[in-house]
Amino acid sequence: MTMDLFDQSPPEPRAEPICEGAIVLRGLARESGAELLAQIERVAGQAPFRQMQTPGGHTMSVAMTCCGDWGWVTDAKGYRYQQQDPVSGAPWSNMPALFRILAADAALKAGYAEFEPDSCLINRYLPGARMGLHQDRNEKDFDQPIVSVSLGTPVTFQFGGMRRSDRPGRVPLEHGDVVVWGGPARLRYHGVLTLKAADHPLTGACRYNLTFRRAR
Ligand SMILES: O=C(O)CCC(=O)C(=O)O
Ligand SMILES: [Fe+2]
Repeated sequence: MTMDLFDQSPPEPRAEPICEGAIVLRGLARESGAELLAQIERVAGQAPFRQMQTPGGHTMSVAMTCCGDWGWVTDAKGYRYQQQDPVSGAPWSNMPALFRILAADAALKAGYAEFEPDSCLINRYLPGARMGLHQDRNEKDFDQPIVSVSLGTPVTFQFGGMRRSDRPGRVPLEHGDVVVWGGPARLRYHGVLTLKAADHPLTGACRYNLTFRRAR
């Protein structure tokens, strides 16, 4: 009999189903956290984080930037994807290979093969920031899943039903956790509760979230 006492390979991340079509892959991005954060800094060097306006005229508490072919933006004219940063007029920077590989790997582990995101929205939350319940529905093809990577301080993710009024479940998310939803869960309402003050060795008081999508 052989024992695995000396096996140094990292354990498989725990997979926790939320509902049919949605799953949390605990710690899947933990090992690459520092490199992901370095890439976020590079992207933000070209397209700085900004707090955008909702169509209703409110300033979002979350600051955002994007990379990939298509960036998600919002202003008085509405929510949409576009190929240029509205602040600079320049194209968004390329999606780092590490981002693409992580997103495809997470999707595959969740049962969605051949996910090739063309958009990465990078959300930055400071204490007090939140994201209300919403559906991700500005994409062309709802057969493509969403991959959502949490970095930095912990937060409570809300995952609800097909109607805004459906009472959402609460999923605590930590640095390196990845949530994937698609199929029957693709249009479920979701959001995050107000970020609490905390200190993370890699991000200080910040939480970052990478949302990978196939926009077109
Ligand atoms: O920050 C999160 O975990 C969720 C972000 C989100 O739902 C979005 O960007 O559409
Ligand atoms: Fe979302």
